[in-house]
Amino acid sequence: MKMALRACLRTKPGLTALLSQLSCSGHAAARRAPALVAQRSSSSTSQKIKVDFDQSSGVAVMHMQSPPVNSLSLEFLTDVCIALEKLEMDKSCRGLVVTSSQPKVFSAGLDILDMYGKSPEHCAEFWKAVQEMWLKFYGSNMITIAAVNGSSPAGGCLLSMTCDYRIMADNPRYSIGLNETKLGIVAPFWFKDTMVNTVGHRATEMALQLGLLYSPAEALKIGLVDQLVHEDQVLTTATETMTKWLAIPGILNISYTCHFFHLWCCNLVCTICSCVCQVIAAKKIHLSQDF
Ligand SMILES: CCCCCCCCC/C=C/C(=O)SCCNC(=O)CCNC(=O)[C@H](O)C(C)(C)COP(=O)(O)OP(=O)(O)OC[C@H]1O[C@@H](n2cnc3c(N)ncnc32)[C@H](O)[C@@H]1OP(=O)(O)O
Repeated sequence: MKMALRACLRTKPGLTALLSQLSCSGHAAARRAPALVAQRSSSSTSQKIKVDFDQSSGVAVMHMQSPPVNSLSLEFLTDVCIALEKLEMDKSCRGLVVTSSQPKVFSAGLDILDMYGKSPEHCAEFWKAVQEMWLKFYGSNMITIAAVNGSSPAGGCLLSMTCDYRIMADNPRYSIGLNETKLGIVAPFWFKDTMVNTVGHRATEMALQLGLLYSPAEALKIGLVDQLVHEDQVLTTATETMTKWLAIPGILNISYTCHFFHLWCCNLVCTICSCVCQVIAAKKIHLSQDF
């Protein structure tokens, strides 16, 4: 699925336009212009994001450092998008590992304080930034690996699922999943679709209906994460795994892209049909109440 989005963004102008309506690509760039990373090994830091880029391996490590729990606020999301844009523009950067500098938490998901009691304008900008982060990760040309070194509920789980591969710390105190239902929130369809693409329909249905948070062992069992390692080895394993992924010629990625692109299109059409049906059903209910 991620590769399908990559293909759209690379090769299908029509769909790029469609997706750009979901995203706000201008929003991050408007605040700060991206710059190329030029040194052999470099480190760039915003207040909430630190990126170490090793040009010899072509791999960057993005450390999320927004205390206490890397919650995805508008400011944080903007910093993430800017960092991603910079790396994406540097063609020597082929792989990205995302991890957390906070103890025990990968990301607590969307910043609840940034969603509550704010102006409609702020909410719109916030929501666009969430979509932009999703699109940028899912559509990235880089191989992306999530080094999940702590709990990762809701939007944190979404972030990890947009990556090509997930390695989680094998600590039973940590959990991961889309728990929105438990908070009285319906996860948006693209959260759901991302999970379906990761663990399949039935597991997603169970997860979303019950708002399940999984232990690392359970997450591995359903395929929500790909590998468990000791807490101290999450980042080193991610870097080693990246070497394997980068050994595959890029052209094969593009070939798989075509298969997944077809699936993604079918899915999009189904979603549109489903929305139309819901509107018709809602109108029918409304009409029947009038009589
Ligand atoms: C506009 C359009 C709308 C559109 C709305 C549609 C949205 C649909 C999709 C929603 C997606 C989401 O991600 S909704 C977000 C869901 N997130 C969650 O449910 C995570 C809740 N948090 C946790 O479970 C835990 O905090 C966890 C991450 C495991 C860490 O546990 P710890 O014991 O280590 O730490 P805690 O003591 O709990 O938390 C430390 C501090 O961090 C704060 N904190 C924790 N999670 C936070 C969060 N998500 N946002 C802000 N702050 C958070 C706590 O309040 C504490 O603050 P102090 O007391 O001040 O120290």
